[in-house]
Amino acid sequence: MSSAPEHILNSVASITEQRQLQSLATCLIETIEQTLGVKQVAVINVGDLPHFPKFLTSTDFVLALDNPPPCVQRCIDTGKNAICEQDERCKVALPVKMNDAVVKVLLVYDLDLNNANLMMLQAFARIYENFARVVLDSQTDGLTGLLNRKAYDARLFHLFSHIRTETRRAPYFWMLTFDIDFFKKINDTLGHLYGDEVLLRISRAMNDCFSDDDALFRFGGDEFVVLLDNKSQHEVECICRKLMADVGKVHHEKTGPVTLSIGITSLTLEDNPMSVMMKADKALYFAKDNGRNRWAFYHDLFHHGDLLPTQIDDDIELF
Ligand SMILES: Nc1nc2c(ncn2[C@@H]2O[C@H](COP(=O)(O)OP(=O)(O)OP(=O)(O)O)[C@@H](O)[C@H]2O)c(=O)[nH]1
Repeated sequence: MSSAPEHILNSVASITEQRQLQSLATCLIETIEQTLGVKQVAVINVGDLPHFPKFLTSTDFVLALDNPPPCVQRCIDTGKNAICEQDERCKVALPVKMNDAVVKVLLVYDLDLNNANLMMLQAFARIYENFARVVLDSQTDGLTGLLNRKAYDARLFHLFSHIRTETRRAPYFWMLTFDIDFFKKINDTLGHLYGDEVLLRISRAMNDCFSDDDALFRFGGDEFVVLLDNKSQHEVECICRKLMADVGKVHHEKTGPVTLSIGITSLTLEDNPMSVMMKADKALYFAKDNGRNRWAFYHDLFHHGDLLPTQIDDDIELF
């Protein structure tokens, strides 16, 4: 533990080096541990905050989220620091806000309750709050609030860097890529503002259909990508059916219901970021060429002889 000014400055610098929300929260926890000499730190999401890790703690710190200390709820209710005192050591909960709402609580156990420590903690919480907003803005699409292409590149790069261990746990088992059918006609007939509204409604349907563990991207234009957490093919089909039904509720008499074409591929150990996208795209084009308003699984098409194998040179520099 050290509170020397140069150590504190280095800690702040390391927080601002982070470009991912997950590593940013991890860095905040490590900084607090090292600077204040505590071992039990948690960053807890309040409500359904998309894109942020739901819950992160110090290594070996087990916190029962269904029974948090009372200071957490007090902090959420008041939007201010809340302290549970135990002798001269304490638990303290600090709010992290966005647009004036508490979106996270920083919880620190066993802190020496003195002004300097509290001020330091508060400063770290503010630095995290400010920088999380910058990272979030850089990763999300302004219209839909989904993750953007830049975040997709980073997520896929990270995923394939850890593919051997990750695939065993199958955190992202499927990639779905989908595209609105005849979106140009919607724009041309009803105007770009209506087109934007359609994109927004699709992003809402996506948020309803997919789980918090899935990563939802607007890839660009009217194309969306989802990295889907471990699911069976049947479950993926059920999700696609629901998504298409929800999107179909966006209906205009001049253009009819909005429909999607969806290409789906599973992620395997043999894949790389380019091959997986090409497989999903091939399945998407197949769905487009065969009537639209449908989904297609790459491996089904391949096994039925509808598609030739996708060959990608592993040496290609991708991102
Ligand atoms: N309203 C709106 N339109 C956009 C945006 N980005 C791209 N587009 C439009 O999306 C349309 C994309 O059309 P395409 O996907 O090429 O073709 P399509 O009409 O959807 O036909 P298929 O994909 O073959 O079914 C173009 O008209 C673009 O101008 C956006 O942010 N807002």
